[in-house]
Amino acid sequence: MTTPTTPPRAGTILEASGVTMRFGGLTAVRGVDLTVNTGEIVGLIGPNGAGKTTFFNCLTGLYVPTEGTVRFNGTRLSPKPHLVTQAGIARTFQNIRLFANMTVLENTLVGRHTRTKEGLWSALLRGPGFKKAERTSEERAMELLEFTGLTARRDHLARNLPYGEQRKLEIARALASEPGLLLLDEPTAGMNPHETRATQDLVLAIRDQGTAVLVIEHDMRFIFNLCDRVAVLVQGHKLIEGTAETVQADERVIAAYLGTPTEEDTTPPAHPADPATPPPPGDRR
Ligand SMILES: Nc1ncnc2c1ncn2[C@@H]1O[C@H](COP(=O)(O)OP(=O)(O)OP(=O)(O)O)[C@@H](O)[C@H]1O
Repeated sequence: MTTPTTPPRAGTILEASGVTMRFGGLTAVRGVDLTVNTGEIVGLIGPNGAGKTTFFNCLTGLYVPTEGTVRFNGTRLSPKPHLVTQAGIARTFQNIRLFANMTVLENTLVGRHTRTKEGLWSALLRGPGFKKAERTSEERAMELLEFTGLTARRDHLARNLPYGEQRKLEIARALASEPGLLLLDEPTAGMNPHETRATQDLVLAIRDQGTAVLVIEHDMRFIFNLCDRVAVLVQGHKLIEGTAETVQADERVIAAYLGTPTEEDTTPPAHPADPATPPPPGDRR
């Protein structure tokens, strides 16, 4: 982490400015600005390949953006995942990444490591400082298992949990680092409607406990029920951002998802043969 250079705007916890990510000739994310405020749940939606996960990876230090900056509480983040977690951003992954052969409790404890100060020697010698830290971590982990409804599973191996509970465990592990902002990448993928509703309630409870949430999801009902604001990415750029009502009513969003041309799209370009003419938002060549 570098020293703060800009005081945070009142209420703004995350501020991404002009984030661009290129992979060779492909621009996956183009100059995206996005803020998340304290106490907010913000949705990030867009068709497959729109750049949503790449944008998350830029926020969490997995990728170093080609251009742009990411600030958290006014501090520019170092693009290193462990420093981003330490700063207060935690995430889950589109493809579940648990330690399959560790128990539910052990997986949750792994998430605590950025919040414990005990070093390697203390852990090896199991001194009084280590034992106290271990007790505190275990108490906090148990609270999180209670919070996510996994208490009865504490000693089960992660790989033996049903899919929906594996997703919950990912959230419990992310919360163990005590984040100010939680990034969820498709938290309801593969869930049945009952599990999806439970996840919706869990995300609201996380927000109510003081952690802001930025969530990528393809389930529109989930997004529009839950989010204070929704941003739409199409072909790497932010098409629109607003309340659920504003976004749902926007013809360009409908076109981007359904591939239906809008009036603007049907107007012939000045130079139809010009390869630089951008394709319509719904075009996923
Ligand atoms: N590491 C990488 N190297 C090269 N191209 C990449 C890389 N990661 C992503 N891409 C490309 O960037 C574009 C955006 O991908 P990304 O996974 O961010 O989209 P997405 O909106 O999350 O899609 P989905 O909803 O399907 O998960 C895609 O064209 C993808 O193939």
